[in-house]
Order: sequence, then structure tokens, then C-alpha cells
Amino acid sequence: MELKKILKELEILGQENDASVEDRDRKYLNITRHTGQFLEVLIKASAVKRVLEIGTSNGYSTLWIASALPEDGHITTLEVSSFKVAQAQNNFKRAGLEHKIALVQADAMDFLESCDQLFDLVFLDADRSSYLQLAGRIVSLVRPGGLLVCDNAISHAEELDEFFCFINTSGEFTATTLPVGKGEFVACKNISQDTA
Ligand SMILES: C[S@@+](CC[C@H](N)C(=O)[O-])C[C@H]1O[C@@H](n2cnc3c(N)ncnc32)[C@H](O)[C@@H]1O
Repeated sequence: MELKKILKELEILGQENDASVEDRDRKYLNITRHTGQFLEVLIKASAVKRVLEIGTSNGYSTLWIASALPEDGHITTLEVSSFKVAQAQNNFKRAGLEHKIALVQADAMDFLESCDQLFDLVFLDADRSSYLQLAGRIVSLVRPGGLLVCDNAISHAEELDEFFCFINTSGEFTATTLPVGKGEFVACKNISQDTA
């Protein structure tokens, strides 16, 4: 099925589902279309090839990212819920983008502890209360010159304040928050003068 149609279908499903379902674990909580378009532009403009996404849900944001990547690009996306993993896998297959996507069913902390790759882009959209605990690992997985993007930077600014403070005071990133979708915190990892 054509990607555009799948994205539209998932937008309608997300709105209807999240408005009617009480259980938060069953809500999709997808990024907005504008955030998808923003990620698409960022990936293309920055020649991003390797992406780590934390928080797949049913794969809506992953589809935006995977479709923006070049043919030799790759995204690893983490999701803890088996209910959502099954739906995401099906959506990746329908969009014909499976070859660019590694969907890992895991808790982010477990995965990050054992991950030794560097990524051009880390997209963070999971359980906000765990970000501060994950912050050290996240920082180390972004390559120098690479990007960290975090969703909900305006919609949940207070909750994310300590995490953003950690990134901003690390001295390792140049960051800003953009009024796109629910607010996107965008941080570029500085390239030290020694290695530039
Ligand atoms: C906001 S939703 C992600 C939405 C998705 N990025 C999109 O736009 O389509 C957050 C997801 O993160 C998952 N999640 C929460 N904590 C997690 C963790 N510690 N490790 C992996 N996944 C987690 C939840 O199950 C949920 O599906």
C-alpha cells in the first residue's frame, strides 16, 4: 500500500483510538504530521543514515523516518509493548519499508546499556519519566555532529525540564526548542576542536 495512504490511515486511527480508549497503554500517542514532516526535512538536510528511535508505538513516526532515509539508511526502533510491536511490524510490511527498520521489543534501559553503536539521530518519544535516568546513555550514543530530537518539548515542558537541563549543561550539545507539533527539542552534539 502507498505510504501516503498508510500515514493518513494511521492519523485517523490514532485520533479515533486515543479519543475512545481509556487505558493509556492502548493509546498510540503518535507524533503530529508536522513533526513527521520536520523529521523528514531534518534527515534529508543532514544526510542522516543511522537512527535510533525510542518509542515506536504502532510505527507512525518510524514510517516518516524510514521513508526519509536513503536506501542504505537504517533505523532501530524500540518498543516495550508486544501489542504495539505486532501492529508496527504489520505497518512496516504494508509500507514496504521493513528492510530499513529493525524493530526491537525491549525496555529502552536494557537496550541502551548494551548498545555500542553511534547514531546520526536519536529520536526520543517514550516514557518521559525515564529520560533523566537514560540521559547519560543517550548522550553517549549520538555521534559528534549528530542530533538528538525529543518530542513533547512544549506540551510537557515542565516534566522534561530536568532532562533538557542535563543536556543543556552537559556542554556537549547546542540546542533549541521549536514550536512544531507538540514542541521539538533539537540538540546537535558539538564536534570538539581536537577531532574537527
Ligand atoms: C508516545 S508513544 C510513541 C509514539 C510514536 N513515536 C509515534 O509517533 O508513532 C510512546 C511509546 O513508548 C513506549 N515505551 C514507553 N516506555 C518505554 C521504554 N522504557 N522502552 C521502550 N518503549 C517504551 C510505549 O509503549 C509507547 O508505545
